[in-house]
Amino acid sequence: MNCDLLVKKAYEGRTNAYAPYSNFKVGAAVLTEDDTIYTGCNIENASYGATNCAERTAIFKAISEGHQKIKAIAIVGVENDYTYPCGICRQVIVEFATKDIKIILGKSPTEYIVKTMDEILPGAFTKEDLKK
Ligand SMILES: O=c1ccn([C@H]2C[C@H](O)[C@@H](CO)O2)c(=O)[nH]1
Ligand SMILES: [Zn+2]
Repeated sequence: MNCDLLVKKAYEGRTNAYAPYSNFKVGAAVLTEDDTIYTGCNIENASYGATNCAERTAIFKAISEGHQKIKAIAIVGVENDYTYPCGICRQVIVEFATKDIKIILGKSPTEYIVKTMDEILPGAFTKEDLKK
């Protein structure tokens, strides 16, 4: 898996961020199981609660194009530090994640760290819990 490429794609997504209220621009890129990449950006709204995060924009693009398994997601936000996904996005990521998904947090186009799903959402509630 090419983490560098996915981080670069996340930065590309970030260029389209619509964040006039927070001025906090975020980009994301997901890699589907069949190696297709979808990018996303945050999309804010005058009615603040209608805002969509970059991660969910990218994931929903993948899902709506028929790709339901994601093996990596790169996220880039604030400059020179890591931006972690919010709680809602962590829940959406786990819904469509492969078991060994890589959560890649970039702080520059060449610097990133890689986290596991269990590290960012321990004890996740998933579809398996609904079978109990
Ligand atoms: O991981 C994150 C964190 C925040 N945001 C967006 C939502 C909102 O537009 C702005 C400030 O919270 O950043 C994301 O897109 N992803
Ligand atoms: Zn979010």
